Amino acid sequence: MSIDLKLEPFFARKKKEIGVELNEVQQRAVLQTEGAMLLLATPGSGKTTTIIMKIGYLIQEKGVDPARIKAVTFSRASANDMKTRFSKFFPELPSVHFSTIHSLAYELVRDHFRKIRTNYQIIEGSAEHEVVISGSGQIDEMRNGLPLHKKIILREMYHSLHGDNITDDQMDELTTYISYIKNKMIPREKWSEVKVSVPLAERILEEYERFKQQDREKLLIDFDDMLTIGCKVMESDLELLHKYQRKYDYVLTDESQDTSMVQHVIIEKLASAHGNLCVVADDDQSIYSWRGAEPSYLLQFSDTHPGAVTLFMEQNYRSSQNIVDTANQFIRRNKHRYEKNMFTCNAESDPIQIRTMAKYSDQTKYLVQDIQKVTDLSEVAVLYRNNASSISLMNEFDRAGIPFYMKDVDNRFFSHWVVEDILNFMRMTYTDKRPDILEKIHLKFNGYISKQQMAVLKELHNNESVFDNLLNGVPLHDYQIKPITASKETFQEMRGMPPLHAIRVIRDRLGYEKALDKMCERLGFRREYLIGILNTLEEIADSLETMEDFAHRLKYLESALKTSKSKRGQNAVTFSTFHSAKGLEFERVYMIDLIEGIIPSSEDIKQHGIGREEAMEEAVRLFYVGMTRAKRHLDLITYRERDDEQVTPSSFVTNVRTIMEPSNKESLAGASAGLELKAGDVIYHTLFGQGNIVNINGDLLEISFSSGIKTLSLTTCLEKGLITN
Ligand SMILES: Nc1ncnc2c1ncn2[C@@H]1O[C@H](COP(=O)(O)OP(=O)(O)OP(=O)(O)O)[C@@H](O)[C@H]1O
Repeated sequence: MSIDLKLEPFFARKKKEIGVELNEVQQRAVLQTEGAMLLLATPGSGKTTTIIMKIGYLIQEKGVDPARIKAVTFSRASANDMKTRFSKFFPELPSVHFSTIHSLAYELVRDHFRKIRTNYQIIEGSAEHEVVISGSGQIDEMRNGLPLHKKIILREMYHSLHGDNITDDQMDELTTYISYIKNKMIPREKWSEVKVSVPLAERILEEYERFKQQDREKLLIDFDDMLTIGCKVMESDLELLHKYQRKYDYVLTDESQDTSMVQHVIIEKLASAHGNLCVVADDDQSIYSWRGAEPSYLLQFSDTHPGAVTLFMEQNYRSSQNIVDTANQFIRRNKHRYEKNMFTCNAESDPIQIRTMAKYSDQTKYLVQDIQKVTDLSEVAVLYRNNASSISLMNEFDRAGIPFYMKDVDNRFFSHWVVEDILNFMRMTYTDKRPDILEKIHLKFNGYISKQQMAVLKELHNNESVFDNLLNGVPLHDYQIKPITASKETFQEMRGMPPLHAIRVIRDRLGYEKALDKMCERLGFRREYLIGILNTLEEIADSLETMEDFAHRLKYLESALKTSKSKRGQNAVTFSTFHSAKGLEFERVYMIDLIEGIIPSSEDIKQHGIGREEAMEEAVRLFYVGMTRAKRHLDLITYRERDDEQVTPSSFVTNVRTIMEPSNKESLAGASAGLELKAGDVIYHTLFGQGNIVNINGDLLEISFSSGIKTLSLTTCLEKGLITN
C-alpha cells in the first residue's frame, strides 16, 4: 500500500479534536476501506478505537452515507459501547447501524415472514420481548397445554421422557447443546456425534423442533432459529437477499473470533456483492467454541477471500511491560493460532504476583485484606472461571463492608435444592411434627423413608412427632427402626445448635452426604459441585449463632446479590467470570481458584490426555483473557488444599512462574544434568500424578507413574508447567 500516512489530514485533525493519535497499523486499517480486510489484533490494541475511526473516516473523508454502513458486534453490550464511543469521537455525525448479528438476522426473518404471510412467535428472552413479537398481533399462551417459552417447553419434554425434573445445570447443558448444533449448522444425521451428558438430549431436540413447526399457521422460533432461518432465507429468497445487499456498502464486524459458522455465513452473504468486509478479531481471545464459535474461519480468511489484506495490531496500550511480556509468552504455548507478537511502550509495573495459599479459605481472607487497602475500588476486579466461586466471595466482602458489583448475577445458589434441603433439616429441629417438611427430605437421611411409608404417615393427623408416628403407626422394615430412632434423637439434640455445627451433623451423623453420593451415582450429578454448595453454606454459617440467623443471612445475601447489579460504575469491586470480563480493563486484577480441575478443568485435562488439544487451548485462551484485563497489577492466586483434600496449583500458574523466572527452568534443567534431579527422585506431573524418575537421558526423563512408565521431554514439561518436584 503506497499511502503517505503523514499526508492524511484526517488523523491530525482527530488528534487535535479528541487527543487520540492512531499508530501506523491502526491508520493503515482505517485507510484500507475497499475490499476484504482481516484485522488481527492483540488485547488492548485499540480494536474498537480503530473500527470507530474507520467508520468516521468513511463518512467524513470518503463521503459515505452513514446509513450505508453496517457495524456488527457479538453482544448487545458491545453494540451499545460502540455506539457511545462513536458519538464521543464524532459528535457531529449521525449514528450508523451498530447492531448484533442476531438483530440483523431477525430483521431478515421478520421481512421474510411478512412477505410470505407467515405468523410466528419468539419463544425466548424476557416476557416483554415475547409479547411484542407475535406475528399475528395475538399472543398464544399455550400449545398442547404448554406455555410458549423455550425453557418451559424443554423442561416439560424432559419431564415426560424421564418422569423426573431437569436440573438447572442440565437445562444449561441442554440449551448449550441445541445452540451448538444450530450455530455449527450440524445436519440431523450428525447430531449423535455431539457430546452431551443430558440423557436423551438428541430426542428432546428432535421433539422440540417438531413442536415448534407443528402448527402451520404459526411458527415458534427461538434465538438460534433466527440465525438458521435468516441464513436459509438468504439462500432461498434472492429478492430479499439483494435488498439487504443493496442496503449497505460497507460491513464491519468486531469480536469475530466469537462468531459462529451460521453467523459467518450471514455476514459473508451480506457483504458478498461489494466485498467491502472488514473483520476484526483476536483469535487468542476466542473463548466460546463450546457454544459453537468458529475461529477457524479466521485462519482460513485469506483462502476464502483471495487478495484480502491482513493487518496485525500488536501494540498493547492497556497493560504494563511485564504483564504484556508474560501474557505474550504464555499464549505461545497454543499451537492453533495466528502468530502475533504483542508488545507495549508502557512502563514496567509491579511484578505479577503468584500467591500459593495453604488452603482455599485463605484465598478470600487474603483478597479482603489486600483490597481493603485500595481506595478506587472501581479499578479492581476479582475474576474466576466458575460462577460458584462468587457466593463465598460476596459473603466475605459483605462482612468486611467492601462494596462489590457482580457482573453475572446467578441466583441459582440460593434456590438450589441442596440449600433448600439444609434449611428443611434445620426446620425439623424446631418442630418434628410436620410431615410436610419431612416429606421434602425423607429420602435424604439415615433410615430412608420410602414414598409409600410417607403416604401412610401423612394420613395420621394426630399432631405427634413424625418419628413417633413412623415408629408406632407406619409399617417399617426392621433395619429402619434403629436409624429412625437415632435420627429422632439427633434432631432433638440439634435444637439451638449453632448453624455450622448443625450443618456438620446433617452431613455426617444424619447421613445427608451419603445420600448425596447415592444420588450422584444414580442421577449423574456432579459430586464436587454439590459438596461445594455444602462447604459454601458452612462458610456462611461460620460465626453465626443461631439457625435463624443463618436463614436470615441467606435471605440477606440473596437480596445483596440482586442489588449488586446496581453498583456498576460505582466505587465497587467487580466480581466476574473470565468469560464476562472480556473487553474490560482494570488497574488491579486478581485471578482466583487457579487450580487443576478448575482451570484447566478436569474435562480439559482429560481431553488433553487423549491427545485432543482443543479444550486445553481454549482454557489457555481463557486464562490469557483474564491476564490481559490488568493494567498494572496482576495477582494469580492458588492453594494446596480444598474441602479437606489436596489440590494441585494450576499448571498455567506454574507456566507463568517459569516465564517470569527463567532461572527456575534453568535450575530444574540443571538439576536434570545430575545436580539435583536424579533417578529415584519423586516428581509431580499435572496429568499423570506422582511419579518416580527411573532414568535421565539428556532432556529425556523416564518416569514411572501408577499408569505406567512414560518418557517425557523435560524442557516441554517445564515450559508448560507440567511437572514440579
Ligand atoms: N493509538 C492509541 N493511542 C493511545 N491509546 C490508545 C490507542 N488506541 C487505543 N488506545 C487505548 O487503548 C485501550 C484499549 O483500546 P480498546 O478498548 O479499543 O482495545 P481493544 O483492542 O478493543 O481491547 P480488548 O480486545 O483487549 O478488549 C483504550 O483505553 C484506548 O483508549
